[in-house]
Amino acid sequence: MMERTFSMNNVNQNDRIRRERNRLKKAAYLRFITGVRQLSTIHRWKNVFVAIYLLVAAFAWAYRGKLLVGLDSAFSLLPILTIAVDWLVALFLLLGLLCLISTIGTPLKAKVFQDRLIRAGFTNHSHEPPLLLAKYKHPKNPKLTIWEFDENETSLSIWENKKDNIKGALIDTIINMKQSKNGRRIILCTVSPRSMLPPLLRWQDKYLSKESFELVLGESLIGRETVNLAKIPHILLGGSSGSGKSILLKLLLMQCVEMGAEVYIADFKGGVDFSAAWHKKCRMCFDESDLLDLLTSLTDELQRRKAAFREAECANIDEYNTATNTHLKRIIFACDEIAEILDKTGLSKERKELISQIESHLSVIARQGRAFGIHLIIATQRPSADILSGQIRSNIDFRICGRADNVLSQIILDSTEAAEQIPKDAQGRFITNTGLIFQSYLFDDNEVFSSGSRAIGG
Ligand SMILES: Nc1ncnc2c1ncn2[C@@H]1O[C@H](COP(=O)(O)OP(=O)(O)OP(=O)(O)O)[C@@H](O)[C@H]1O
Repeated sequence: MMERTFSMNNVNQNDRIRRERNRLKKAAYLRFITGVRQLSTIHRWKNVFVAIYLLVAAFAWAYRGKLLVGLDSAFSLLPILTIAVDWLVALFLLLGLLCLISTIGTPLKAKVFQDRLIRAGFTNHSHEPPLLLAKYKHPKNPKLTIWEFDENETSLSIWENKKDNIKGALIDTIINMKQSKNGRRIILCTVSPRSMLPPLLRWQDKYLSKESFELVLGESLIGRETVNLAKIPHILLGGSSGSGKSILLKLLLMQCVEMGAEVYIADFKGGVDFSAAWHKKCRMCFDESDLLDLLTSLTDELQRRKAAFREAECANIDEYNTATNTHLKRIIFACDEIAEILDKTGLSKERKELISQIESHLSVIARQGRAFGIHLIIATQRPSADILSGQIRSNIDFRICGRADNVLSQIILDSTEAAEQIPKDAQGRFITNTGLIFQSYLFDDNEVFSSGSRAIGG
């Protein structure tokens, strides 16, 4: 029995030694490869070290004969010794170069971060932490740090699920996580929690994007945050009262008008949210039957466009406009509080029926609007899952949430990130469903519309 236990222990021990040896071999190989990458792309200036080394190596090679001084007389008859010394020096210098490149491929404190990852419980099935291959400042934004890890036989989804453990180990906020093209590295972009977004950023006309229907929202730590309606057709905006949704919604709608879209706004608060200037630029809608008529005409338009695009063999509005030399406008339907419209609690049967029809039109636009240039930008602060039907929500790819409680954050983003990451007193601070936090531009519609210098729309 004891003998069996002893031999089992031996097998385990051997297995562990073999695994450790393989791990070290892999680490040495990865360090060398990373060193070469650092020299060729990331940190070209480190070639200075290689240049100095090569100079010293050339000097050592030139004077290698001196190594034999003193031995000359005794071994002068042995030319083989000279050849051996040549080989040894060459080997030594080559090894030195390999070590230098591997050292360049080893980030400072790599071991410290790996130990922290072990303590945070982020290891693979063999309890090994990922190897930190490179750590450097983002070339365009020094506030950001890029970390490159080997994928460590761990899929990107597991990295994403363990984001909090990793964040704790790196003591940085993770902004972005992706896999390298060859799939062998996981690349994280992080920012120090000390780097702060400013609490107030004012909108300036020069921020208006030159790219068609690219709407500007604000600034994140990695730059200007935008969404292109040609690629991501609908937007869902959430946040508790006073979080800054209405101002952000107006900022987006102002840009849509500016870019020549037809904008329709459902405002069931009696026109108080949108001043008279908006009424001139956009088609307003103040009650349910008016809204049903409007949405019916929009879905009819969608069907008309569908038939026309099919006939012209065009896949989307941009292709159609180019191919037929027409100028079909993009259409935006916006609503500041969708729950005001879709909440059926306590309503009569007829009104419930009316709301169901409104909802079904919104679903059609959410599902099919993309290609035909008909978009939804809707906002809500009401944390109730049954108000926004799954059909509408699941077809809205771009979702942003300001400060919110867990329930609202979950409804908008499918996670509690807004509740956790947006401070309770923040205004105009939002997080996207991809986890990016940004400060929206503060936009004063009174100023914009009253200024004669700027004519919104046509
Ligand atoms: N981007 C911003 N930067 C700084 N402050 C902002 C920003 N957006 C809004 N605020 C401030 O927050 C206040 C509330 O904004 P807003 O009316 O848009 O909130 P809301 O979420 O729509 O609230 P409600 O749903 O109650 O209307 C504004 O009066 C403004 O002072």
